[in-house]
Amino acid sequence: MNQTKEQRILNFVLQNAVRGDPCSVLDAIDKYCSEKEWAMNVGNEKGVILDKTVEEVSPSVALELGTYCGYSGVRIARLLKAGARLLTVEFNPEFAAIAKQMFEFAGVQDKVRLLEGPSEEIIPQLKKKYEVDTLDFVFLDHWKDRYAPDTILLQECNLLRKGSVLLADNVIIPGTPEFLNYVRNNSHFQCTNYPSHLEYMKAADAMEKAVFLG
Ligand SMILES: C[C@H](C[C@H]1O[C@@H](n2cnc3c(N)ncnc32)[C@H](O)[C@@H]1O)NC(=O)c1cc(-c2ccc(F)cc2)cc(O)c1O
Ligand SMILES: [Mg+2]
Repeated sequence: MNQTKEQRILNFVLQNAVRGDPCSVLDAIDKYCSEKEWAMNVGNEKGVILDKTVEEVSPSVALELGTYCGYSGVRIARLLKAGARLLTVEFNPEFAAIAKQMFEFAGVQDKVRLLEGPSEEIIPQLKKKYEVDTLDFVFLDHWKDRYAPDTILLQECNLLRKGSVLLADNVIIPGTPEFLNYVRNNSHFQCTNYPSHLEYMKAADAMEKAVFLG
């Protein structure tokens, strides 16, 4: 049975990166996806914006929506302080299986917990089932029309606190107009836009940071 693109990406990492070295895993994925097959990882240019935001927030509890192959999960986990954890949500079982292996190879598996299922089901379970009090950082990178409803759901579930930071990928391409309208016209959020480019391409993209003001 021929391999999927995601399996080819994982195999390239297993053969070209260094076990236990998250940066070599990121470099291998970026090399494969810029030279061989495009894939929807946040990539190295927007990845630096993600890094800076994670370092600024220094989260104890971080949530990622849309794990895919685990690239941004590795990117976030490698920067987490001792004892901090990343919960990452993915509803496609094939992608979840790839991401789990990616986390293990990178050596970040003790900091990352992959929750399989749709975000709309997982978010309401975070407090009771996953022992979350509030979230310090949320990276939104899942279906683009889920960003707004899930931001509302996070508030309804009392998962945001004064200062919680949301960072959204793809606010230009594929685009998240409903989310941008929601957070930019909401007095409970302080927004900042970070222009960049679509991963591995010249097309313009951007990330949006939305700080919850309580
Ligand atoms: C949505 C995907 C990322 C992953 O999210 C999981 N997912 C979804 N909805 C849910 C949920 N509700 N709960 C849990 N997981 C969930 C899925 O299975 C994918 O693995 N990301 C994208 O589609 C994406 C697309 C592009 C892109 C840009 C230009 C083009 F010409 C074509 C594509 C760029 C990007 O940077 C992306 O991030
Ligand atoms: Mg994305």
